[in-house]
Amino acid sequence: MANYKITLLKGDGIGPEIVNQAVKVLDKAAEKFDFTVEYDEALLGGCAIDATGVPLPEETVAKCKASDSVILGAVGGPKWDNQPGNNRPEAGLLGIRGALGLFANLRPSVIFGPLKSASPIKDEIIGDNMDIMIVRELTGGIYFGERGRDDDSAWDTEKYSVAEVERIARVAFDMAMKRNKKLTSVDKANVLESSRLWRQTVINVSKDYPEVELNHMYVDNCAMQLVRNPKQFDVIVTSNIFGDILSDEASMIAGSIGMLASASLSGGKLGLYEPIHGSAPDIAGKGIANPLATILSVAMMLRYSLAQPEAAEAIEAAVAKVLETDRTPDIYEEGLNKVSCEEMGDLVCAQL
Ligand SMILES: NC(=O)C1=CN([C@@H]2O[C@H](COP(=O)(O)OP(=O)(O)OC[C@H]3O[C@@H](n4cnc5c(N)ncnc54)[C@H](O)[C@@H]3O)[C@@H](O)[C@H]2O)C=CC1
Ligand SMILES: CC(C)CC(=O)C(=O)O
Ligand SMILES: [Mg+2]
Repeated sequence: MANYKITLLKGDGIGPEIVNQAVKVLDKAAEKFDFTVEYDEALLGGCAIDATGVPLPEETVAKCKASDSVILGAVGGPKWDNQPGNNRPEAGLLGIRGALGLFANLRPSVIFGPLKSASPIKDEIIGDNMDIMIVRELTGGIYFGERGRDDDSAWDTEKYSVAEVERIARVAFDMAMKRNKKLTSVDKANVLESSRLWRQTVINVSKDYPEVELNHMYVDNCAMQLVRNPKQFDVIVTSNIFGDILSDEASMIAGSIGMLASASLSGGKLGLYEPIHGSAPDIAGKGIANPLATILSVAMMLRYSLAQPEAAEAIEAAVAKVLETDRTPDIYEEGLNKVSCEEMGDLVCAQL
């Protein structure tokens, strides 16, 4: 029987609440699909600063590296907003992504049928099966570039090498080949030199994928097109910062940021799985956070890192079924049952 070692980075704010639900669902899937899971917890973010003085203790990196996969809640919150930039909770998150070489971030924006009416976008614009895969470069660009500050100015640098763009472009083209063979590369090549290198490199890589229809779009237009006509997109490949922003926008088409899962991959088996949202300090501790983005991240982990596709599909099907009747407040609609974070976890387990 397969046994998997999973490191939990619960983090801050709603992180522990949502990860606890995801663990429950993973345990249920293990029972049903005949595998076992061993958990270890490690500190990341504000809770790590409180306990050790730094957002990413070395022990956390070592534990993650020694595991089959990592589940992360979220980090950050007002308590740590006055930390120096390189010691903020978010710096810990960037640090673990860098330390594990997680250069490819997959952020699927999928609408679950019952949620169509929860989306602020009109039904006819969303269509019947909106399914966009955002492939975000995760260990380069402005979040990792040289930064600094002097008396009256501050700077952050957007820098990409050909090799960095090539490897993320290949992930995106491979993904497009498995889907509808359509790839939109999003950049700001009308202004940024780094985007011009990005675009040229994507064009060069496209020669190895003649079956994929490639188009290019400026990021400002893409932000608008996502709302105007999301059906035009299959796979989107873009830089770290643009992917961060566009995926939050895409989440609302799917009904709520509490629904969007992600996989951060390195090319090897080890992956880090987290919701795309943050630590939501405004609702932390109230028991009302939507745990489905984290639960769906577990499904991605089962698919991409643990080779348990049936278990992944079963979790996704269970989520779809529960959404017909039960909703956390962020996706609540009149006439349905309003449930807490914990109840939502229990309902997905029961459905499984
Ligand atoms: N991956 C991570 O750990 C991330 C951490 N952050 C950090 O999180 C903190 C809060 O950042 P915000 O900009 O407020 O973004 P956020 O994503 O935490 O929250 C934005 C809004 O969405 C709501 N929301 C988020 N997740 C939800 C869920 N599961 N269920 C229901 N509602 C949900 C929140 O209540 C809030 O109104 C900051 O410290 C930020 O740096 C932000 C984004 C990603
Ligand atoms: C908090 C940042 C480091 C990242 C972020 O917003 C994200 O990855 O979605
Ligand atoms: Mg973000």
